[in-house]
Amino acid sequence: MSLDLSPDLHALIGAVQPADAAAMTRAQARQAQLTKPPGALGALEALSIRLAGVFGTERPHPRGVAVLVAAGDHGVAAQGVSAFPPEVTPAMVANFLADTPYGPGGAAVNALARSVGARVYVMDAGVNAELPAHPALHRAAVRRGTRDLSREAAMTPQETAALILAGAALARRAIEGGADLLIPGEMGIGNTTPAAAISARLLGLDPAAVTGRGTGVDDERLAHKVAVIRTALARTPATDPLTVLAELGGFEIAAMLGMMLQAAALRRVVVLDGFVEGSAALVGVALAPALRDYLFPAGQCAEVGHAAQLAHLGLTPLFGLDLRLGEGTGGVLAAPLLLGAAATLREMRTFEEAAVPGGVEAGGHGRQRTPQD
Ligand SMILES: O=C(O)c1ccc[n+]([C@@H]2O[C@H](COP(=O)([O-])O)[C@@H](O)[C@H]2O)c1
Ligand SMILES: Cc1cc2nc[nH]c2cc1C
Repeated sequence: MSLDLSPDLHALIGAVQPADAAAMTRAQARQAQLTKPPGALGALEALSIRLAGVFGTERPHPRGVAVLVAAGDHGVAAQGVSAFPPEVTPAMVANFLADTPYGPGGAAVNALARSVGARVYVMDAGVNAELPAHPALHRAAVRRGTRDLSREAAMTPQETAALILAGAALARRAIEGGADLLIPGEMGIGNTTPAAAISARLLGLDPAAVTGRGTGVDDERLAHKVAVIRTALARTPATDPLTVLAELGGFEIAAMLGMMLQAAALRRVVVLDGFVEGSAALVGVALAPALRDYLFPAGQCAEVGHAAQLAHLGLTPLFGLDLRLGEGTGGVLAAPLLLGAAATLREMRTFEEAAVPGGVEAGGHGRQRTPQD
C-alpha cells in the first residue's frame, strides 16, 4: 500500500515551518531583564521563550484554549485488547455532548475544560454507532470503526487522508473561534493498541516496551495485546509515516494528526496530552520535523511508552499526576501553565522599568553591589 499525497495534504505538511528563532532570541534577552532572580520562574522561562517562537513575538499573547476530542472505534477491539467494550465509545460521545446542570458535557474533559474556560469541540471520526444529530457534533466519519490491524490495513489511504483533513478543518474552526492553544484529544476503546503499534514501528522499539494497560487490562490481556501488536507489525513492513498510520490506524489518531499539522501551520500551540496523542505526534514529526516546535507536552502519562515518545520528540512533560484517561484532559490542565508562562514574558516589567536594583543593567542579576562597582 502506498499513500499518494493529495494536494491538500501535501500543502498542509509543507505549510508547517519552524518557529521564529529571532523572536526567541529577543524573548531570551527580555527574560533576563524581568524583575526576578534569573531562573526563578523555573521551567516557565524556557516555555515562555518557546511560546515567543510560536507566536513570533517576545510578548506572546495567546487568546483562547480549545480541546478537540475526536472519537473513533477500532476493529482490533474484537480481539479483547481493552478492559472495556466498544459500546463505551459512542456512549462517551453522548456524554461529551450531554446537557448537565453545569453546562454541556458530563465527562472529565468537560468538567476540566469548564474549570479553565476552555472550549470543547467533539468529532465523530468513525465510531461504531450512528450518533443522534447534535448541533455541537462534528461529523467526519467515513466508516464505522477501523478494520482489525492484526489482519489487514486498519484504514485505506483515502480514509486516512480524509480524517487528517477533517482534523485540520476542525482545527481551523477552533482557531477562527478564538483558540490559540489547541489540545487534540481522543476517545476510542482499543486505541492504545494502534498507538502502541505506531510507536513501536516509528521508534524502532519492541512492542513490549511501548504497550501499556490502557483502560486497565490485566497481565493476561496485556500479554495478548502485545502478541496482537506483534502480529500486526509482522503483517506490514511499512515504515513511511502515512502508510504506518493507515496500516495500524486509527481514525481519531489521523484526525489528531491533522489538528496538529494545521495548528502548527497557522502558528498556534499544540498542547500534547497522553500516549494516543503522542502516537499522532510521532507520525506528524516524521512528516514535518518543524511540527516539534509547536508541541507542548502536558503531563507524563501513566501509560508505559509515553516516556519513550517524549524522549524521541525531545520534549519534557510539565507535571506528573499519573493521568491515563485521554480525552485531552492532561492538556486542559496544562493550558493555564502555558498561558501563565506567556503572561510573565508579556506583562512583567524589567528591572529598569520598575526601578528595582539588581538587574543586568545595574551590575548583574542577584549580585550584591560592592564598593568597587
Ligand atoms: O492517551 C492516553 O494516555 C490514554 C491512556 C490510557 C487510556 N486512554 C483512553 O482509554 C481508551 C483506550 O484504552 P484501551 O485499553 O481501550 O486501549 C481510549 O478511550 C483512551 O482515550 C488514553
Ligand atoms: C468510561 C471511559 C471514559 C473514557 N474516556 C477516555 N477513555 C475512556 C475509557 C472509558 C472506559
